[in-house]
Amino acid sequence: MIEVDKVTKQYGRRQQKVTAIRDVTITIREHEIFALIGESGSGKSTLAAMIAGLEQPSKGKIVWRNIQNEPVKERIYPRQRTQAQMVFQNPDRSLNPYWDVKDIVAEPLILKGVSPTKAYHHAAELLERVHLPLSMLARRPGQCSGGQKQRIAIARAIALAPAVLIADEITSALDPETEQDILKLLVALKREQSMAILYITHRLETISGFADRMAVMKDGLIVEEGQCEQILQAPKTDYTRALLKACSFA
Ligand SMILES: Nc1ncnc2c1ncn2[C@@H]1O[C@H](COP(=O)(O)OP(=O)(O)OP(=O)(O)O)[C@@H](O)[C@H]1O
Repeated sequence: MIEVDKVTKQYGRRQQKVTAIRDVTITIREHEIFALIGESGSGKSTLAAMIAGLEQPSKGKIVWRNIQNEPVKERIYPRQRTQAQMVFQNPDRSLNPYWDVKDIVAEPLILKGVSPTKAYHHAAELLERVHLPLSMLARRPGQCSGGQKQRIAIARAIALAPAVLIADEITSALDPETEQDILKLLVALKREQSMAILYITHRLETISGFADRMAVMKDGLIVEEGQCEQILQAPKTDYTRALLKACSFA
């Protein structure tokens, strides 16, 4: 569905040039959970931003269902901005603290031209889909727990039925039990919404039994890619072995 083809991303100019992604080629298939693993600074978020159309590759291309990634500036609603939705580690930075949950979840629908009545009705359905009580619609983010805020961010992200949900370290700040609940929710949503999920994490222990396929990144390069369980059981590179060794389950 999404083909990242020999993509390089550089930031800055001349002496200050940083190469965040080097010649990366991966494919994300329809309806799969694809985990992107790697330590801090390995380039995971940069790759995600390019897939979402928020950044453009310096070299190479990203092809969406055979349609090439278009520069964001050229359209008000570029294809990737609705087909790919992102959820980040810190929901406090993406949820407006002065808005009720119903306005937060309904906003993408209203911006797309859905009438407020229909949008609020759909917001209630979305809240049910992420297993939150309807009483939460009238709350503000500050009155919700960290796990509830991530569910609200997920509800808003799936409002426009994206083809891919990009989850960037979304469980890193949660306790292990809440983290497991969110992972179960993502598996259910993948099925119900027929969408792919790009799940970014530096914590390998979260992906066993959850992700279908995975890629391991180091210094902007993909060092290993394949079926998740296969890599976890028989990693081919020293780097992946070291990541596994550092995990609690290894
Ligand atoms: N806007 C930017 N300008 C300059 N350099 C950047 C920019 N964004 C990222 N980088 C650099 O690109 C490299 C990859 O960063 P990126 O955020 O993609 O890594 P990451 O694997 O997502 O890390 P983390 O897990 O800490 O978020 C890093 O060296 C980072 O400093």
